[in-house]
Amino acid sequence: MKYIQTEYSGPLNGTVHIPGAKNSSLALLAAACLADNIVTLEGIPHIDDVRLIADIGRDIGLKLTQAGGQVIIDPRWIHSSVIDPGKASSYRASYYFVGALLSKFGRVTIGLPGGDDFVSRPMDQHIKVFQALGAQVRIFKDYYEVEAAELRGADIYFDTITSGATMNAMMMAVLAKGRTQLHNAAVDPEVCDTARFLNQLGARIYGAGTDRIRIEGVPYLNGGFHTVIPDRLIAGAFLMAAGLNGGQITVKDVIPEHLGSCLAKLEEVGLHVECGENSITAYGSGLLKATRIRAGMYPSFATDLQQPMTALLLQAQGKSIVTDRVYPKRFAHVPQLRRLGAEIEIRQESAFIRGGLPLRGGWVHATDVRAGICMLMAGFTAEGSTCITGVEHIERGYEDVIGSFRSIGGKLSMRELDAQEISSRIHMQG
Ligand SMILES: CC(=O)N[C@H]1[C@@H](OP(=O)(O)OP(=O)(O)OC[C@H]2O[C@@H](n3ccc(=O)[nH]c3=O)[C@H](O)[C@@H]2O)O[C@H](CO)[C@@H](O)[C@@H]1O
Ligand SMILES: C=C(OP(=O)(O)O)C(=O)O
Repeated sequence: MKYIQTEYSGPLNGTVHIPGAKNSSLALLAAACLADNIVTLEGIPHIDDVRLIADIGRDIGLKLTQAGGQVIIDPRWIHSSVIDPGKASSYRASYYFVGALLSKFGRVTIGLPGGDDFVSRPMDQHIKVFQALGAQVRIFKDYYEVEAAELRGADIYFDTITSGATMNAMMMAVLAKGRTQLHNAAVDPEVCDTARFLNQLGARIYGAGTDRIRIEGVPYLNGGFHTVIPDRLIAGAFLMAAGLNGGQITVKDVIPEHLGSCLAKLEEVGLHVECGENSITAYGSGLLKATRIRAGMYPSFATDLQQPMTALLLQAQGKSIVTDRVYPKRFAHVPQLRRLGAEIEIRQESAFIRGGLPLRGGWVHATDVRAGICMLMAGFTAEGSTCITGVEHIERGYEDVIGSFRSIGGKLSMRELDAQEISSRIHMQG
């Protein structure tokens, strides 16, 4: 079984090039199925979720080749819209295949979405979209089936702001007959990226980036070329790492505007931040102030950044509070951090962090990609060795976690031991 071992690393310094956004790429790769010709996507990251999509794609006849930094997708040979339930359930964004395949095939059979487990991740708003556009949905034990003889535009009022269902609705509506209007739509950069991509292929989507999106159905989409936006969540975590032990980190190939609320918080806690056109540098002074984080949908502080921020706040003297309004129970990293000596209490859906205490290494388990990054960062500040299991969760979202953190001075390595040996070491730690 693989695990990552980290050591106290002192100030982290250096430059990191940020790959394309996972959360955009997962949508764009599925959306490419809507085209009637070859699509080239630039900047798709080499991560496990993408490998899984490529595998699903190949099962249904999608021809996918990787050449340098580009993925070339030929959707003209898709012959099936029945997706292996096991594969679909191993990541979250498989539901985009429904939006992308239904108009062409009239029926999609697919496993229920998996992905990181934060207690509750409903998909009722996706179902609302499918039904509003004229589809019938049947849910079975481990898969569901969506069927529609014809898709017709509709007005959809989301009950809650969801980036996933907003992107799925855009995909489903581009080839539907007539006009679709999405009200209370998500305004995330990944929503805008997906709309830009589809428009590039000939779709008519207006208003992405506002809470009302209008889609005028078109009969078909062409092929085309698109560069995926940079991963703001990976960039945010690296910038936080600059504050851990008072270092200086530059992230390159980013869109600073996408990180507005994160950068404001970093300045609030005592980092100095400088933005260039496509780069951001964070300078840690070694002195951090406690703060209050309320994670929310874009442009609020991202839920995917509250875990690495927690690692940083453990270094800030005083009491910080983290509340996640998107996933109120997304605190699986907290009991793990306690194993390293952190004092964090969960009360009424908030984490109360007593910062400024020394951490000591130990065995911890990552249950999702961001929790894994949080522990890795905590490991750089802890005395002794920290060993992180659940590496597969980190690899869902990071293409070279060891190399990229090493390049800024992080002391970490990938190791392997048999599962029984690991469990006896964890047991010894208590
Ligand atoms: C693959 C992907 O892009 N994952 C991201 C995406 O997840 P995901 O697409 O699942 O998140 P959404 O933006 O859809 O969810 C936002 C909120 O809406 C709720 N909701 C969502 C769908 C639904 O049908 N019903 C419903 O109630 C969710 O429980 C959550 O409270 O956005 C999350 C919020 O920024 C990020 O943490 C994930 O990294
Ligand atoms: C929660 C995440 O991913 P997913 O939605 O794919 O589980 C994430 O990227 O932090």
